Parts: sequence; C-alpha cells; structure tokens
Amino acid sequence: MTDPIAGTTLPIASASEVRRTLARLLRRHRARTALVAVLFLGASGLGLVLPLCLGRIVDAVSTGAGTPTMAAWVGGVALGAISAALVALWGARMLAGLVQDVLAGLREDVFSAAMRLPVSTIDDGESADLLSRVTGDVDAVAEAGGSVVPTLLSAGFAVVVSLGALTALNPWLALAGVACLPFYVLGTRAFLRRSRVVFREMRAREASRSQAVMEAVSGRDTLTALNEQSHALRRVEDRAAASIRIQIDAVRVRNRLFRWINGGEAVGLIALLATGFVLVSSEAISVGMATAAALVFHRLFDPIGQLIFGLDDIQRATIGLARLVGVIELAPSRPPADVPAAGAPVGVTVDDVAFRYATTGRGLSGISLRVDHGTTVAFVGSSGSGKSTLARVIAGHHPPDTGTVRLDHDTAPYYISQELHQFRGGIAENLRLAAPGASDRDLAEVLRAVGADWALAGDAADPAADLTAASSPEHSLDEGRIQQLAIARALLADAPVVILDEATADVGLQHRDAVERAIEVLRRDRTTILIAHRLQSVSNADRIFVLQGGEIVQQGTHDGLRARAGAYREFWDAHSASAPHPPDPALSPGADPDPDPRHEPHSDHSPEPHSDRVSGPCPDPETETP
Ligand SMILES: Nc1ncnc2c1ncn2[C@@H]1O[C@H](COP(=O)(O)OP(=O)(O)OP(=O)(O)O)[C@@H](O)[C@H]1O
Repeated sequence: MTDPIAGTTLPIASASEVRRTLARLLRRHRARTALVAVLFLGASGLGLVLPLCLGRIVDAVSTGAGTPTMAAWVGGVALGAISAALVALWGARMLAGLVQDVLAGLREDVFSAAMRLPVSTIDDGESADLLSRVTGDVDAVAEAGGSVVPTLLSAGFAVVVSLGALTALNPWLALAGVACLPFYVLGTRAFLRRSRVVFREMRAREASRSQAVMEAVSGRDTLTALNEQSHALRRVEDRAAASIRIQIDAVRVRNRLFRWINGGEAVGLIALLATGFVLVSSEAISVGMATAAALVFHRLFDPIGQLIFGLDDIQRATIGLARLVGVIELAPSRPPADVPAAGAPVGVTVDDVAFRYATTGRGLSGISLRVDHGTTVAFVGSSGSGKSTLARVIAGHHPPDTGTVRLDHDTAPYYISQELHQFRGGIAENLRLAAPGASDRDLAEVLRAVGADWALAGDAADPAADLTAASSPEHSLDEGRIQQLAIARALLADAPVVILDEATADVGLQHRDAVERAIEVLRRDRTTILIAHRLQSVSNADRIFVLQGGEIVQQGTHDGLRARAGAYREFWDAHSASAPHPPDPALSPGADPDPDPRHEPHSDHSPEPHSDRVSGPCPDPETETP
C-alpha cells in the first residue's frame, strides 16, 4: 500500500514564510496590535499589585501596624485586583477583534490563492489536500487563534514582568524560581520533538482518510458496478484506523508533558521557599516580601501551565498555518490587471506550444495559431485529439511546457465549459457573480440578449423590465436555462476573449437551439474560441483548426476545408451520411456562404444527438501514431 501521506503533495511553508505572512497580516492593523501589546503589558504589571500588597499586609500584621495601614494595603489589594481585571478584559476584547480580523485576512488570502492556483496544480490527488486545508486547517487555525493567542500573550508578559519583580525583591529569589526551568525546558523539548511529528502525521492521516471517503462516495456507482465496494470500504477502514492510532500517540505525548510540568512547579516552589527562609533568617528581606515572592511565583503556574498545555494547539495552529501559507505561496501572484480599454482589440497568439499531462503523457505539440480580435475560431477533432487541452492551455489553466500563449492585452479569457452549474441564490445573484456592481437594468439587458426572457416578469420589451423573477429565490432551472445564465454572465463580465468548450454538449436537444442562439450573441465583436463535436455549430467560424493526436493537422474555413481532401471533409461526409436529415441548407456544401455568419443566429433542427459528433473516420489518437 502506498503511503497516503506521500500522496498529499501541496507544499508546506517554511517557518520564515509563515512569520513573513503573519507580519504582513499584522501590519494591516498596526495601531491595534500596538494597543493590544500595551494593554497586556499593563494587565501583567497591575497583576503584581495584589501579591505585593498581600506581602505588605503580612508585614503589617507581624510588625503590629495599626488598622489604617492595614486598611490602606487591603484597599491596594482591591484596587490592584480590579484594575488588573479591567485592563486584562479590555486587552482580551481588543485582542479577540484583532485575531478575528487577522484570521479573516488569512482566510481571504488563502481562498483567493486557492482560486488562482493553476488547474494543473490541483489535478488528481491534491484536490483532497487543498479541500482539507481550506476547511480543516482554516478551522484549526481559527480555533487555536481564539484560545492560544490570548494565552500566549498573557503568559509571555506574566513571565517577563514576574521575573522582573522577583529580581527587584531579591535576585536570589528570581534565581530560585528559575530552578523550575530545566523541567519545563526538558519536558517541552521532548514534547515538541515528538509532537511535531505526531501532529503533522495526524493531520495528514485525517486528510488521507477524508480523501478515501471522498473517493468511495464519488465513485460509488463504478465501485458497485465492478463489485469493488468492500475494497473501497477496507481502504477507508485502514485509513481511519491509522488516524485513530496516531491520535492515541498524541494523547500519550501530552500525558508525558504533564509529568514534567508538575515536577517543575514543585521543585521551583520548594527552591523559592527555601531561599526565602534563608533570606528572612539573615534579615535580607521581610517575611512579607518572601510571602509576596512565593505568591508572585505561584501566580505563574496557571499561565505557564496553560502555555505549555496549549503547545499542542499551538503546534496544530502552526502546522495548519504552514499548510495554509503553503497554498498562498504556491499561488501565482496576481499581476496588476492591464484592463483593456473598451473596444480595444484583443487577439490571441499561440506560439509553438507543447504541453503534456504528467499522468498520461498525452497533450499537445507544436501548436501555433492566431485568433484575430473579434473573430471566431473553432477547434474540431475526434475525441481525445486535444481540443479541450488546447482550450485550457489558452485559458491559462495549464501553463504550457514550452512555447507561449499571448493575449494582446493582459486579460484572462472567459472560459465556459459544458459543466452545468446553478449557483445558490436567485437568478440575479447567479448573474452578479460575474459583475457584482451590475444594475437590475444591466441584468435585464443581458437576460433579454441571451433569450432568457423567461427570467423577466412583466413587459419584457420594457428596458427596465421588472426583475422580480430574476431576483426570486432559488429554484432548480433546466440545463438550457442554466447555460443561458452562464452565457449571460459572460456578457456581463464583458470579457474580450471567450472560450466555449462544448457549451451545448450537456444541455439536451430541446434546449440546444436556444443556447446556440445565445452563443451567437456572445460571439458578436468578441474574440471567440469554440469547441464542439457538432460540426454545424462551428461551421460558420472564421477559421477552423482540425486537431489529431494533439497537433493541428488542417486549418481553414468550412468551405475551404470541405473543398479539399482531409480529415475535415471525412468528418463532414461521415456526418452527412449518418445524419437522418441533410444538414442545414445554409451550411450545406455549395450553399452561398453567409456574409457575416457570426451575426446570424444559426439553428439546426436535425434530430441527431450522436450522429453529428465527430467520430468514425478520424483515427482515435489513443491508438494512432502521432
Ligand atoms: N486531466 C488529464 N490528465 C491526463 N490526461 C488527460 C487529462 N485530460 C485529458 N487527457 C488526455 O489528453 C488527451 C487530449 O484530451 P482532451 O480532453 O484535450 O481531448 P478532446 O479532444 O477535448 O476530447 P473530447 O472531445 O472527448 O473532450 C487525451 O488523450 C486524454 O486522455
């Protein structure tokens, strides 16, 4: 069995990268960070008032001081306790807000980085790792951030301020208190050495268990068909068992730490009391001051205990942080968008591009082409010839191995795939994903343009048509309408380059004409790359590229390609022969070419869901020799 941990391949950030990211996040809240530090320091200082006043009361009792003196120190105790509590409360509230804002910033950075990751980075097994990072790790860091950071800050300041106070009382007292240190250091080092490995493995085992569950659930139909359910269940069980074993290890590691801490506290307190006894005997300090020193030392038990016991949370948060920062560091930084001026020409140049999928070795080679601004090109070819791969390389999903893809302006192509997805919310929300600032009027316009009048209530001819329907609560839409909305979103986004990868493949025959009409509208004055198995729907493209085995084997207009022998003519003839009805006369060979076919909605009513898909005559590149 391969080690599941080896499968989680997204990188983990180094400590310095994590520190840099945290510093960057904190810099966004400089003033609040400084105020929080001052408040925590003040709370720690005021926390000393109580033990010191109690020490004074002991001295007052032993020297028989009068009631007014006693009352003054009792007042000091009350004042110190109340003011320390108030400042600590203020600091904690400020800190909670600061931590939440920093975490929100981190979450945003991670999500935006995850969205920018090239698709090729998260193909295959890494998607489960990414999912576990943006859910589990974000939660772990948020949870730890809320509890660990206040503990860390209050313990840190309490230790520094208390050691200063003990030194001020008598340096020997501070030295005696330090006797606990070796126990803390040794215990903590042993803990960190082991827990770093254990917690990292725990998280990875949890991710691998989720991955096994996800694979079993998403592939259940295949597994059932192949009678492989028991194998998949065994894998889930094995990974769950491995996850439980490592969690038990983690509890053992924590228990060992408890023993070291309790030992350290006992040794430190004994050393301090013994030193106090010697100092009082030699009249170096008063009994009250020795008492105050013991109380100051004792008040450290809680924060230090919390700090050390919280180390596993800190570990978890640190590992979670390193995994999150790993995602941020992996994402390419977004270059400042060079937004093309409205109407600025944006063509696409592909120059000698090669790309191979690491897993199959399939892909593209020697691809060069040019798509002029405002024109439509189509990629055709048999299944597996590389059409979608080329589209995704142009869309920036897969960086080419060699060669370049250039857009005349630094803008991202808008990619519409055959996948149908209705987002949560009403139609207006579905549309505003592409343009959050779009007015109701804008929405009505694009809905009307793509023929989605069904989404508009009232008089659809009215430019400010009632958007009641467009804003209505979500309800399931049919495939055609979902794809009309996808095209309306592209219109709203007003991207100068659009790629439509089999956008009508899954909409069903009854919706195809409506979606194709919407595509015609989208293509107007836009640089468009079309991929379709159905030759009719691309035959009015300005240029058609025929792919085979990841290479361009023919290019030209529909009529030009039809006129000469080659793969395209074979596709077309095969289609015509197998189609129960002849192709649309407007597209038939010999018919007058449309003067501007992109501007005329093209509709084909031949009822041939399969026969017009390119197949048969073109050898399957899986078997052909490139
Ligand atoms: N994610 C992937 N990982 C590995 N190999 C892939 C991947 N996607 C596609 N391939 C392979 O790359 C080759 C080109 O596939 P591509 O999807 O680009 O072809 P296509 O012409 O778009 O096919 P179809 O019309 O069936 O969508 C095929 O051999 C395919 O098996």
